Amino acid sequence: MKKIAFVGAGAMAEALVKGLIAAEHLPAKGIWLTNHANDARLQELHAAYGVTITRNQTDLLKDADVIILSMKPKDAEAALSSLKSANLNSKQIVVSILAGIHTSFLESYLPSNQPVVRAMPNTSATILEAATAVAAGVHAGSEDMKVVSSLFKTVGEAVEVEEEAMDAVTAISGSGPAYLYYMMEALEEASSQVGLDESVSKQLLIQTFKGAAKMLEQSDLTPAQLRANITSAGGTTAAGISVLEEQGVKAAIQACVKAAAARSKEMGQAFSK
Ligand SMILES: NC(=O)C1=CN([C@@H]2O[C@H](COP(=O)(O)OP(=O)(O)OC[C@H]3O[C@@H](n4cnc5c(N)ncnc54)[C@H](O)[C@@H]3O)[C@@H](O)[C@H]2O)C=CC1
Ligand SMILES: O=C(O)[C@@H]1CCC=N1
Repeated sequence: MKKIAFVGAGAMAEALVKGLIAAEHLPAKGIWLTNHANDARLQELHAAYGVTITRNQTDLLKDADVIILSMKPKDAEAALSSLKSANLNSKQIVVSILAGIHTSFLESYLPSNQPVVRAMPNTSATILEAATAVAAGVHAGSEDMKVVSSLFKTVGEAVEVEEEAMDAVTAISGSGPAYLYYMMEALEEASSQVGLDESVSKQLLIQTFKGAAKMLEQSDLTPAQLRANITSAGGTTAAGISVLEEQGVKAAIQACVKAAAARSKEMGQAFSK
């Protein structure tokens, strides 16, 4: 891979750029970025990472092996309309990380036979710990999928799914870090309410999250079994969990994921042809 072009230079593009550079997937100069009328942002990314920045779409796209659409969904139509006249060749893979938007919608703006791949990474790409799912459009072959999977594997784990799973993926791992940060926020506030020093609670909480994720990864036990192992009858965990049960926290988490998946689906319907 010699050149990756990002159309949209926001938070998620930066997370991927950081990861790709840290993983030495390609030289920083081979990563090209443009965005929408924000020169200061492009300059900032150039200064921080040594990436190539441009406002010229022809330069951006010329010889790019992979083109990553990384603008907000609301800006997709304008970006796609301008790509329409770009003379892409059928070896260039167009990857979209946009929530909700289907490959069929993207394909409708691109030359016939253009390989299109939908990907849903998350912000942990910044530290090479992203969880990404990738789904093929109709013209993306197995070689294209290998190229895109290997790109996302440089910034964490990547799995290939059918496109119909993407709303669920978006709700679980795309938005997922935000739910966990929400829980961390609540635990931090609760720590101070029970009298723990902020720096001590931060250290303990980070290791508690890391340890729990590794336990799930490395043991054969389910989350429910791991939880049961901590919960002594009449003990502290039982006292805490009974409050979560009374307050319907599990149902609230399930409703949260369903709402995110429904929103992804709705966004897809808003952008359909
Ligand atoms: N933030 C996250 O955790 C995740 C976001 N995504 C998806 O990534 C996409 C980007 O999200 P963020 O980086 O958070 O947004 P952002 O708002 O930080 O960045 C979007 C960038 O796109 C640029 N832009 C808009 N229209 C453009 C155009 N026509 N041509 C070139 N650049 C254009 C804007 O100037 C801005 O710099 C969204 O579609 C979102 O669904 C996917 C996974 C996780
Ligand atoms: O909130 C969003 O729409 C994006 C998609 C996944 C994470 N952030």
